Amino acid sequence: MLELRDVHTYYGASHVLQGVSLDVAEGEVLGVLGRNGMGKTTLVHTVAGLLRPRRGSVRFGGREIGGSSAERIARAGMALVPQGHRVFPSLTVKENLKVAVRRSGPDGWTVDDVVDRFPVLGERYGLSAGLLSGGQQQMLALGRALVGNGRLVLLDEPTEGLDPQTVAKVGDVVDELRRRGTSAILVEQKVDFALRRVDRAVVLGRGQVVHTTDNPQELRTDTAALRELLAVGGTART
Ligand SMILES: Nc1ncnc2c1ncn2[C@@H]1O[C@H](COP(=O)(O)OP(=O)(O)OP(=O)(O)O)[C@@H](O)[C@H]1O
Repeated sequence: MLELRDVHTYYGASHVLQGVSLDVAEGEVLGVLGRNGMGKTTLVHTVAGLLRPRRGSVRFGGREIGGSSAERIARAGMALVPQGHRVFPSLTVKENLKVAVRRSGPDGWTVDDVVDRFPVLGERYGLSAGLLSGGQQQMLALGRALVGNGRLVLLDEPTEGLDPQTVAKVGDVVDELRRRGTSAILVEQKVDFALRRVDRAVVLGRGQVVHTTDNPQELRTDTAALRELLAVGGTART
């Protein structure tokens, strides 16, 4: 579904992704972990076409997309939930959701599914999205990606700034994506939250994959590895 080979991405002269290779199989949820500033968002933006890799290959559904525009990649079926809850502030909640709807087959996410999961969006349905709280905008950004019914959903810290109850709901959404066989990349600072629900995980350190596991449950309880790779203390953060 997604294959990265030796991907290098720069900001000007700053060499951030330094040869990343990874795969996301059909129906798989891959966790991307790593401390602040290690290149997780840069990776997601490179995959989504917001940044152009200077070297290496990004293949999505068998086609090379490294260097394609974000619009083109989105049309090919990739949905991004960007970090920092980006929504259209002057559109209403309803409009934000409706313009994002794509290809809702029998198994697809509908606006009603999103509102059922996040009732506060229903309560604020006619309100400009810019008037929502940060957490509500984050739910809306997630809802927009869901109704886009992409083949691959990129979630860049979807729980950031949310209260524990809403974090749990976001967790349910990730579980549901997995059940529906939608491929996803989950970037998370909440290590335990991520490792509980992904099929595989990679850890980024200074723009490179420094660890890969096919057994996230094992890594969850490996306190020495967590401390070394992620500077997480004895009990992993939830
Ligand atoms: N627009 C930019 N211009 C220059 N350098 C940048 C830019 N965005 C990020 N960086 C740098 O690239 C490196 C990787 O940043 P990135 O945001 O990808 O990390 P991250 O792992 O997602 O961290 P965080 O969890 O803090 O978002 C950091 O050193 C950061 O300072």
